[in-house]
Amino acid sequence: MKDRCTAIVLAAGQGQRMKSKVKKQFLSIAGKPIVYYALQCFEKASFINNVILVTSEDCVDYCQKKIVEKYGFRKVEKVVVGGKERYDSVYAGLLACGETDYVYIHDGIRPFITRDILERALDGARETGACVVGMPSKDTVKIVDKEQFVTKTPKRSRMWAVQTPQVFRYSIIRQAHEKARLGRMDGVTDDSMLVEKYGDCKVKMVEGSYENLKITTMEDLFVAEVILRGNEL
Ligand SMILES: Nc1ccn([C@@H]2O[C@H](COP(=O)(O)OP(=O)(O)OP(=O)(O)O)[C@@H](O)[C@H]2O)c(=O)n1
Ligand SMILES: C[C@](O)(CO)[C@H](O)COP(=O)(O)O
Repeated sequence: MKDRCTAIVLAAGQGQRMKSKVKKQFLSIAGKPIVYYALQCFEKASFINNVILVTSEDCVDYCQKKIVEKYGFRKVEKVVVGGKERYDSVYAGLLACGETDYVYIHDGIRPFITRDILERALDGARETGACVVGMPSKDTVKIVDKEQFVTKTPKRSRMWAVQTPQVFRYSIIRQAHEKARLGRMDGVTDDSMLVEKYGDCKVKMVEGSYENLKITTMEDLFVAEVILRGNEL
């Protein structure tokens, strides 16, 4: 039987670093809200069965009417309320998944995912149970102490900058979140970290793309416009 795959698309953040009036996930690039692009990629991928869109309480109606209905996203099964931190929103998404085999966890503010990336990530998760996408670091990376003095320069060839989607066997990521939630969660910035700590499987790294940027500040928005125009040429 074919595996069931669910995508959790996160759009419950406040976007404080963007400093815009509209929450960044709903700002437009090339006339469409940022979150549209990720949803569209999951919608078009035949191996994705359903999508859970996670947003803040004040944006549920907006997401339902102005995104899901307006653009006809038939795979978006539920729009659910997220939480204060990213990991709370992921957990809300996990609870809403229903029966599924694999779950993609994706930042709704990373619009440039492709079918290839989704496939590579699923293949990786099938191999071990957990897979993240990322790219080798182009910069040399330094570890610094609290006073900002350099303490170490790790070998660059082993440094990868991690992106989303991150794909997991559902039982593995659900259990990792549940175990982590019994303790302190500060400093948890992605889901793989929880599997690294609480899961009993290896996490596979596969290539995402250098275009798969996370729109965090205003400069990223300008870059995103340029990438999108380039892709349309
Ligand atoms: N409580 C939260 C926090 C973040 N996110 C989502 O997680 C992704 C990555 O988060 P980030 O870029 O940090 O977004 P924000 O938290 O919105 O940004 P900021 O930290 O600048 O406020 C985004 O899709 C964001 O909407 C979420 O669903 N719930
Ligand atoms: C999950 C993530 O996108 C991987 O790069 C990133 O860690 C999210 O970080 P943020 O602190 O929520 O911006």
